[in-house]
Amino acid sequence: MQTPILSVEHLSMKFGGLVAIGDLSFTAPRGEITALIGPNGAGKTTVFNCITGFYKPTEGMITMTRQSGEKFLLERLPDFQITAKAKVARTFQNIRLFSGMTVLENLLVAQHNALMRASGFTVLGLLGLKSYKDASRESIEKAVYWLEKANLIDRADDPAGDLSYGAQRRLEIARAMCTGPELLCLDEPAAGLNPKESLALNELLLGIRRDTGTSILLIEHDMAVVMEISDHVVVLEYGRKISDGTPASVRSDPKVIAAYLGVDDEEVTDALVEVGDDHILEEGDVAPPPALGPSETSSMFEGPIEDTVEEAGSETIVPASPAASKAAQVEAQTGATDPVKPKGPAQ
Ligand SMILES: Nc1ncnc2c1ncn2[C@@H]1O[C@H](COP(=O)(O)OP(=O)(O)OP(=O)(O)O)[C@@H](O)[C@H]1O
Repeated sequence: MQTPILSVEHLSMKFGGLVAIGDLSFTAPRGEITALIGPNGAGKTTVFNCITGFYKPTEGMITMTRQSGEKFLLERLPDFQITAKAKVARTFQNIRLFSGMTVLENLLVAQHNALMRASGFTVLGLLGLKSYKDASRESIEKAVYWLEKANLIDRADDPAGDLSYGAQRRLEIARAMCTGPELLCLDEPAAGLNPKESLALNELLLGIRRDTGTSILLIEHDMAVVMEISDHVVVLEYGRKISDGTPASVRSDPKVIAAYLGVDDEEVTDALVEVGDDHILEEGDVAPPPALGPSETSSMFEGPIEDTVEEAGSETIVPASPAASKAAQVEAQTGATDPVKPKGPAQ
């Protein structure tokens, strides 16, 4: 079996007394698309920030194993080396393009480091070195390749800020790909996209996996995207893993459904649609599954709201959200002993 490209072990991240991530372990298989999902505030972006060096985790180990076999402990690397050496690239929840530059220029800027290396970091190198001229030609070829893949070649000379939202998302991904990553981390790439743009995004991501073998780690709320393109899904709730497996196994996991239903009554329909199981609504209206409800009047959609304040040593841990863990409630009701036992990634 291949070594996973990314291995997160016992990761914890505290902000003062708030535990954003608590003892989280999961792996991202090489060459696959892994989705990290969970309700708002579950800690997904914090995990990304730990992987990409924006935060130094309080505890834990994040190992990136490159195709060559070289290993990098990401929590120990300065963030610029995470891209340059460990070959991890990321996009952000909010689009961060150079909106006044053209679409092509955005892709060339991403390759600035390689170009400067080829110039020997000298003006003479910029003007005369063959290595610079070769690198310059290659960077343009690479940019054109990714513009075609992202279906943006016709817009190459337009300012990036003039593109539609969906096209800007694809440009961000193309820009990240120009850095030659082995692991591409995407923070909510489908946010704000219309169905047509979502489809174009899916095609781009599936094409990246198929044509380059790049592994993708994806935070996404759009379950249509997650279910369509992911090979493996990891579900977080309050900074802890509650499910881990294939899209199909995660989608039918009662703990996941319960976690997504930790919302106000009027949002239940949206949550069910989001988790991709709107037919559960009808089942829930009729009767709760016997295994999940201690009595006929109980429902997995209801239950006492418990506090999530715990004591860790002398520190008071404050809740990340006022609601109790719905997954924990289901666990208690079903008598499960290990709510986070991985079911194993898709083969
Ligand atoms: N820099 C920070 N300082 C303090 N608290 C933080 C910081 N970053 C995140 N948090 C808290 O950590 C928890 C997890 O936040 P995070 O943004 O990782 O969740 P998320 O799952 O990505 O949410 P969303 O889906 O809404 O983007 C939240 O309670 C958040 O307020």
